[in-house]
Amino acid sequence: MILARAEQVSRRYGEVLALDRVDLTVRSGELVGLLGPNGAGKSTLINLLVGLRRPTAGRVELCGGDPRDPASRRQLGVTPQETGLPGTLRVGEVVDFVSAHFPDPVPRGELLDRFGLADQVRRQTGGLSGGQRRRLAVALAFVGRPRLVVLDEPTTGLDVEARHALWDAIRGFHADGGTVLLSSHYLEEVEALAQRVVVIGHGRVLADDSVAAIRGIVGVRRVSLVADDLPALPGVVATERADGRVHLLTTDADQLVRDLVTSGVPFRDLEVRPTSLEEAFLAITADDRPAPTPA
Ligand SMILES: Nc1ncnc2c1ncn2[C@@H]1O[C@H](COP(=O)(O)OP(=O)(O)OP(=O)(O)O)[C@@H](O)[C@H]1O
Repeated sequence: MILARAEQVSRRYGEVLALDRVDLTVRSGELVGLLGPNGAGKSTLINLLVGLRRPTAGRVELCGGDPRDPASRRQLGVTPQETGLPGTLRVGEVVDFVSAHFPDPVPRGELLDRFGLADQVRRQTGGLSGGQRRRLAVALAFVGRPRLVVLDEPTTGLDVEARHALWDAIRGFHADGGTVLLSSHYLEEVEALAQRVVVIGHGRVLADDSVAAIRGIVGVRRVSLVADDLPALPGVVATERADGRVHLLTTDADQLVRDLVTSGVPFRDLEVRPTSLEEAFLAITADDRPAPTPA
């Protein structure tokens, strides 16, 4: 069953074309990561899917209906990128207030426990740390036992421990049959959580596939070595120098090694390894850079 769908969706803000004929389908039981750099259009797409904004063109569907119809949103839990919590209310009161909107909410203690906030139940939200506030905002998306949870950059501002705790909560929800769409620019987050990755850049879907397939499509390998000066080598998509090593990203590692040897340049400690999703992502979005404006 399809829980969220965008068909040829475009969204314009004045001169800015934030989304350009985007297609996206989220099926029941999936955990989909929406990955893209700043300004790629992730939040815009999420806001259209959850009914906060209307597309300029194209069609969006949520739980089989129009996202702007409250009936379609009944089985939806959302945490937008920016959330405000009433500072004088206690954590427990905020949870109770949101719970009251749902017929069968997750019990307060269970929810707070799941999100590592059990000790904070009597604290006013205004006194929470930024990370605790973010965790509470994310927890609230799960109160009503939704079928679909949409999280816009859920772990921004969290330290490593809090991020991992949140990942566990998201994984737990998914393991129990829940469906998740989450945006992130933390590549490791998408790699750690998602089965499917939709890469967005400049308002367009650049790739939509499994994490492994995305790496495969790009097929970039990392060739790293110790060398002083290297000549320009064909097929290198990016070069970095770190920790006394040179790292070359290439789509043809075999040819690069041959070229290195025939160039006669001295090098040592050669390593060839597959790329991380991050490297694949850089390669995909690098192809998508807008052409420079003529002077
Ligand atoms: N309300 C708005 N008015 C005008 N332009 C907007 C508005 N919202 C977004 N934009 C523009 O649309 C484009 C896409 O923005 P969006 O927030 O969807 O990207 P994003 O991928 O979520 O970015 P980030 O990772 O920085 O949150 C950007 O160029 C942004 O400046």
